[in-house]
Amino acid sequence: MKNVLIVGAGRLGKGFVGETFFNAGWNISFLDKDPKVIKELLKNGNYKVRVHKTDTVVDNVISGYQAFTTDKQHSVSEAFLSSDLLMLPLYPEDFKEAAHYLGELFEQQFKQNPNSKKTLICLTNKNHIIPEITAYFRDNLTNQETKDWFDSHVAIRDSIVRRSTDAETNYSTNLVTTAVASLIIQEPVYSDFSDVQWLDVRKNVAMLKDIKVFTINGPHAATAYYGYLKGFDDIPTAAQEEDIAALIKGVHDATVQAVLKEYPVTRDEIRELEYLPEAKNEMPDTIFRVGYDPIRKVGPKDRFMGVVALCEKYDINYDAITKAIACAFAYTEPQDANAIKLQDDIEQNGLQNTVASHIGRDQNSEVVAKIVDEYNKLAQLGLIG
Ligand SMILES: NC(=O)c1ccc[n+]([C@@H]2O[C@H](COP(=O)([O-])OP(=O)(O)OC[C@H]3O[C@@H](n4cnc5c(N)ncnc54)[C@H](O)[C@@H]3O)[C@@H](O)[C@H]2O)c1
Ligand SMILES: O=P(O)(O)OC[C@@H](O)[C@@H](O)[C@H](O)[C@H](O)CO
Repeated sequence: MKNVLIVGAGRLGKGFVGETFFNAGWNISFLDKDPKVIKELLKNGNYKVRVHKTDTVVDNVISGYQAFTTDKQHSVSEAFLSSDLLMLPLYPEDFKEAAHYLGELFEQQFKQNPNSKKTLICLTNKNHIIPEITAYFRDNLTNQETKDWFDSHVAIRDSIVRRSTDAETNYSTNLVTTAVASLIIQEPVYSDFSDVQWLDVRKNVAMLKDIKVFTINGPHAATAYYGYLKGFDDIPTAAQEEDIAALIKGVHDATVQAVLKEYPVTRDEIRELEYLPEAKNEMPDTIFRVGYDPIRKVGPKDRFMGVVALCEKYDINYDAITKAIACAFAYTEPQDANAIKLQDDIEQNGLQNTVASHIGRDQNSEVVAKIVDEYNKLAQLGLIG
């Protein structure tokens, strides 16, 4: 049997990655830094995933896995050494710590089995971070010989996640997921996972990922932030409301125009990145998960500002995107640490300064003025409390 180690056993780790490898009959090991995640996984020895496919909804029970915390004694060691594939569904800011923890295990692998190879697949929505992630791993290797071995025996690859997976918390053992499109993985890889459904190795993943994050995640985040201000809790319900639907369309249309100008692709070619096939009984994804971490989402090259830069370059109207960004600056979800941090920044430094510093533009730039203006309009409508 083949072995996979899943680093990050939260929503995506359990609901997508674990479920998918379980269906293919692989040996699964989970590693998570949150002891609650591991305790819950081991409590009954199984967890449940409701899978929304295009034509049916299936309830699956996943069992027979191992699960480890990132403990000092590295209990995961044997599972790590026997897995030639590591899947890493982590937030971008978590890779440094994960690389630090795994460094010692790569040293062991080099000493015990220098001919073995490994593929690490990173599952995030942040693009162009593989060189940074690779550097985190190399920095944790003690000498040049191990680094040389690492360079020729370990492939760290990016991927494009085209599914939503939710649960009440990262440690929940009841998850929902949409299985309608594959995970697109950057080639080449050292591991053979051709027997696993939903994994698709391709060229040009950096370009395809920009297109997917801009066209899907931008409108998605706009739904979350405007939906929150209008009092909704879940994405499918918010997306039906007239004003929110108009904003989604505005963000999407500007984004598609910008993408078609910037990249050597046709409208037909981007369709699989721009829309996901509809799942049966659309899953009730939460505004909390989709809006999570507004600081990352309003950042200079992310789903909003990455597109604004292209709109400026090609003289495309981006008013809808500035309205979506204004909603992000008005997002006050108390359970989201970076939403609270944004509110503290606004209180201490004023709106204009805060917007400028987080989107990475000059205080007096046109885009900052537009966002401030949209924010004030939302306030006048009584949407900012
Ligand atoms: N859930 C989705 O639908 C979805 C879709 C597309 C992309 N993503 C991306 O997938 C990544 C994970 O999202 P999620 O929804 O599963 O988040 P999550 O919070 O549910 O799970 C992340 C897990 O990683 C663990 N973790 C953090 N640092 C770790 C470390 N150093 N070592 C081991 N474990 C560590 C956390 O404890 C947590 O359990 C994010 O980058 C997200 O943007 C998620
Ligand atoms: O994961 P994030 O925080 O970057 O973005 C939230 C959602 O937009 C995202 O997870 C989507 O559901 C997913 O990318 C769909 O394919």
